[in-house]
Amino acid sequence: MTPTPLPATPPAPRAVAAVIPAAGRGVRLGPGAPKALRTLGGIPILVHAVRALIRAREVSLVVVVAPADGVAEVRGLLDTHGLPESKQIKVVAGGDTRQDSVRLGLAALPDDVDVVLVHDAARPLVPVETVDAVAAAVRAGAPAVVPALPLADTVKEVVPEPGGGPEPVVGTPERARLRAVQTPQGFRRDVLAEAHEKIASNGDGATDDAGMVERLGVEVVVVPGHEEAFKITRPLDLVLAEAVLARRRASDAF
Ligand SMILES: Nc1ccn([C@@H]2O[C@H](COP(=O)(O)OP(=O)(O)OP(=O)(O)O)[C@@H](O)[C@H]2O)c(=O)n1
Ligand SMILES: C[C@](O)(CO)[C@H](O)COP(=O)(O)O
Repeated sequence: MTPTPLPATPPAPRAVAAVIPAAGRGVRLGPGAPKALRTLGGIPILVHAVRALIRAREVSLVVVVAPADGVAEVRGLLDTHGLPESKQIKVVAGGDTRQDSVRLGLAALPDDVDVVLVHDAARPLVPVETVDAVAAAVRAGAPAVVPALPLADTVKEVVPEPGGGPEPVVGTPERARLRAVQTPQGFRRDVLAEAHEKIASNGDGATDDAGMVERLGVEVVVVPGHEEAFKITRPLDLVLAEAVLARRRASDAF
């Protein structure tokens, strides 16, 4: 008699974690508390960002990277804002640059995590659909995924003039081929860890995580971003964020 084949062992479930760098000062926003701790609609920007990521069904753990002198304050803040207990939230100390902070967040991930979403605390209004789309693209096999939008402005490449004088234009890249990149950026954990080990440790910075992965020679793909995933960088961004949040709250009230 032919033996009945045993069922194939199902693949181990892969955990998806989010790392939220929130250790920046927010110098471009002007004087005040660290940017992530300032409020938007009466709630700290960081709390909005954490809520946005834990709303994604697949995200089981969020690592918040807090200002090094503000870990206890951030832990307290998150504890008082009634976040769901079904999702684990860790708080670790950040570093001097965004890159350092992301690396410190990665170091806090448990072994079973193999998909990582890195999301700026400074993008508190990212819709859950954008988070889900990035996670789904990584799960579908892409090693690195970034949400991005086409540009409305024409872009010039210049020779920077730090003194503020006129800057000679050296080129006009074809706008249709350019994208403005947002977060969360999603990665296979091993790919992101290698990028941080090999690229960042050489002092070869990049302004986003995907930039480091590109330098490894690994393909990065773009999925549609969202207008409301903009980064709060300057005071006017905060005005826009307040308006977007007020509109959301008004429509939720109906
Ligand atoms: N040492 C740093 C610097 C930045 N960030 C985080 O990286 C994200 C994107 O950075 P950005 O918007 O540039 O924030 P800041 O560095 O705070 O802004 P600024 O350059 O105006 O000081 C933010 O969520 C910020 O908290 C971080 O975790 N650690
Ligand atoms: C990661 C990022 O938000 C993608 O647009 C951006 O590069 C962060 O840049 P910043 O220099 O920290 O503002």
